[in-house]
Amino acid sequence: MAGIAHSELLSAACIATLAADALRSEVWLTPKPGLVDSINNGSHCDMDLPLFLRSIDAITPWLYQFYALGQQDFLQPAQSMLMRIRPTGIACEQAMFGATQGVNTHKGGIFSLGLLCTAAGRISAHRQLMTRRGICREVAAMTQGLIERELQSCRQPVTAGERLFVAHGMTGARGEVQSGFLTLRRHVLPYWYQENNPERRSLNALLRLMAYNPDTNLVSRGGLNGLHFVQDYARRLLKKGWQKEDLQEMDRQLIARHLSPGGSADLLAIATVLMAFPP
Ligand SMILES: CC(C)(COP(=O)(O)OP(=O)(O)OC[C@H]1O[C@@H](n2cnc3c(N)ncnc32)[C@H](O)[C@@H]1O)[C@@H](O)C(=O)NCCC(=O)NCCS
Ligand SMILES: Nc1ncnc2c1ncn2[C@@H]1O[C@H](COP(=O)(O)OP(=O)(O)OP(=O)(O)O)[C@@H](O)[C@H]1O
Repeated sequence: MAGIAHSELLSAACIATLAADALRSEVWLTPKPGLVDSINNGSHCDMDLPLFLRSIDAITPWLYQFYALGQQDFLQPAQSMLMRIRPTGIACEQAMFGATQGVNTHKGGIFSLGLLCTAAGRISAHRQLMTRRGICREVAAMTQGLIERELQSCRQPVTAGERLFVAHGMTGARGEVQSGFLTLRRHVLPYWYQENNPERRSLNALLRLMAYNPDTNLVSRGGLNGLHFVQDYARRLLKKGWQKEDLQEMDRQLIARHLSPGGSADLLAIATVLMAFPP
């Protein structure tokens, strides 16, 4: 019994630590067009790197909680899990807002990583092998019907995501989790090892996300034109081959337009965690 408890503790530590590390690598990664990085604050006047690090410190204990909830409730139907973990998600958001004096540094990241850690907890409690496919499938199962429940039946849109669903049919972070991270599985994970250098690998993954992810952050700041500007720009760079100077220039262009691909930054952290597991 003690042995089982110890190994469970180890895997809980493993996935939650991977998730926190992925958030740290994401924010340090430089240059990231429009996003907060180690050189500048991108298109954000209320955030900087130290604020992100404080936010990650506040979020980290909750990542263990998500994993533990997944383990504890592993016999419950997958579809009931989001309702079970949401109070923890909201408490985690509050801890983040407390650490940042009300600035939204990681709302999207908490949502996606919270679900990922919960999925991992369930898989480990079922004594199944932890794979990328298995984690994505479990996240999709836990969020089945989410778009219908929270977006299609939304009468009075309040959040940016709800407004953009009504205006453009965009499903944002909810759509990505309900599809089991389809954008990642289709456009990012298969290309991960195209680059040998770990830093270029992450920057290339971010560029691929900016090229293909229907990021509601971009639309909420710059409309559909803003989204298309970033997608076309990223696709051109991927086609011609890119150097860091190209990303620095893209950063200047996005800052000039007040555009920030925050959803793609969140998905980069998810990709980093997923790639730690076998396919
Ligand atoms: C569902 C959430 C994201 C609501 O936000 P909103 O309605 O504004 O949705 P929206 O889709 O626009 O996304 C919010 C954030 O997600 C990220 N995001 C945007 N687009 C995408 C995308 N295509 N893919 C992934 N993430 C995205 C961005 O960081 C954005 O700021 C979430 O904040 C929420 O419900 N929070 C409560 C806490 C909770 O329930 N957590 C669940 C347990 S972890
Ligand atoms: N390095 C990063 N820089 C900026 N945003 C990031 C970064 N990493 C992740 N994000 C994501 O971007 C989101 C913040 O984007 P944004 O500031 O546009 O949202 P907002 O506060 O809802 O809107 P606004 O600032 O336009 O009022 C966070 O929820 C976070 O998950």
